[in-house]
Amino acid sequence: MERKENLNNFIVGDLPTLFYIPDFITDSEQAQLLNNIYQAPVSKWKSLKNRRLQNLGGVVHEKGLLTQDLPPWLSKITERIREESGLFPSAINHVLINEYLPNQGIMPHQDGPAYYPVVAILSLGSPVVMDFTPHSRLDSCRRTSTDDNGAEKHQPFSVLLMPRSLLIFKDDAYSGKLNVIGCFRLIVYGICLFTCSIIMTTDYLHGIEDNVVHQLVKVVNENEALSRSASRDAEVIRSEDTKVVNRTEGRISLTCRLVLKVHKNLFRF
Ligand SMILES: O=C(O)CCC(=O)C(=O)O
Ligand SMILES: [Fe+2]
Repeated sequence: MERKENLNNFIVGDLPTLFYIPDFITDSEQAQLLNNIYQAPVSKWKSLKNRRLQNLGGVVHEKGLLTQDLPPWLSKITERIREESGLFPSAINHVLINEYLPNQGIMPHQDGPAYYPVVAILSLGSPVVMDFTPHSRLDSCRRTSTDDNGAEKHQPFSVLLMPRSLLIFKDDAYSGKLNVIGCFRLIVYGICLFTCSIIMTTDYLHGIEDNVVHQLVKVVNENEALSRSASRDAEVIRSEDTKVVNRTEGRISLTCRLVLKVHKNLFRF
């Protein structure tokens, strides 16, 4: 991708705030990143019940980020994401590196309010399907709302995340600081939600099933994901009416975000 104006070419599905960029990095860039990630001592990994993670850029605190510089091998890629997406108002300063074994995933969730409302997820290793499910506050909407063709809106959908791809989702409705424009956008957003006519990505929870086999039934970017060179990396099994992807190895994801409130040292909190 060359410039941010092109970002709209990468919209997948029905939401105008969800972008999937195949082949964002090359095979050798992927290998270098994996090399750097696995050079970290075991103590850098934090083990959770269903995955392990490294936290880079500092500690996200309720009052902001107690910042620590990203290592140069990582800021090289985050600067590129910022430059090419044009969606971050300042440098990305926080990266979560998640490692999933083939049977591991992440519960449906929404990212916390500490972050600027744009997230870029770089995928390495095994392909996975990320599921987006409407937040429960949209349920009443979902039952009643139909688009012009009579089809139901606000349905769950999924995105196939191939290795070396970049997924970006953002929410236009909130701004980091609640200035006049921010307030105006919030009011408009409230009205829109009320009428159920505009739905943003943040009205959805995102998650990854903890299964070795992922169904492609609800995937909105099958062509974009599988027509590229990355498709050689996916073991896609087609039976009569279902398609699945087999997670044959581990997956690493880099969740790149910006925390606007930054503290250089603990005593200034
Ligand atoms: O691993 C992923 O692709 C998603 C990670 C995620 O949603 C998060 O770190 O908040
Ligand atoms: Fe998340």
